[in-house]
Amino acid sequence: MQTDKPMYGLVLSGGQSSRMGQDKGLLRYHGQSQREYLYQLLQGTCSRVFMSLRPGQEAEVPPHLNYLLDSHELRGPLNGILSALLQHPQAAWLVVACDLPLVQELTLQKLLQERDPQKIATAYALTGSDLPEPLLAIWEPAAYAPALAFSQTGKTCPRKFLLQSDIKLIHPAQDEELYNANNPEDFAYITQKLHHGQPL
Ligand SMILES: Nc1nc2c(ncn2[C@@H]2O[C@H](COP(=O)(O)OP(=O)(O)OP(=O)(O)O)[C@@H](O)[C@H]2O)c(=O)[nH]1
Repeated sequence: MQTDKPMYGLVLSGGQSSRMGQDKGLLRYHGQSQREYLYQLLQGTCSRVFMSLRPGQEAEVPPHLNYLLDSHELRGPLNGILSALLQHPQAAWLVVACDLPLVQELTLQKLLQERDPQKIATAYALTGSDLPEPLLAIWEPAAYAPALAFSQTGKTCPRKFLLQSDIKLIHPAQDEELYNANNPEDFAYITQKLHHGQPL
């Protein structure tokens, strides 16, 4: 659905990557760092794209790439999303986490095509599940105030926020695109599948 709001893209890459043991945004699944790969993917559908980083990470970003720094007093991906909504309140945000290595451009386009801008968010969920994936979702400007209020009660889980909100859920062409790579075993598994062209 078309609206007058610009669609910006956000690559969430400000996490600690403690389970992976190295920065998940810098892992290379597709011949370049995953955060740059997703940045380019989002450029196909969004008028502007930003990496979402925690303060201190910006020194490593090539100068031609945009980034936004976390500006709220909380840890976790909701900080990156709130910071984007605050810093560019006129835009809707197509958010993708850097640890989703199998996301395809068609899947991003489906999100845009099936978007309902009257809802707070349009999010993917696994087939047969009503659990939204908040980190592969469009977040509308109207999400900012209730998400901030949610965070001010001490809660940080973006899925819990979406579960209590009026959202639209859609399903990916392949559930595997929601595969979340959090640890070295996940990385090895995905890398092997990608390099051998095997179905997951
Ligand atoms: N901007 C920003 N992004 C974050 C933050 N925390 C997590 N993310 C991103 O959100 C996505 C999901 O992160 P998680 O797996 O929940 O957390 P993580 O800190 O990256 O990893 P662990 O330390 O292993 O839990 C990833 O793309 C992270 O880069 C944060 O505080 N700020």
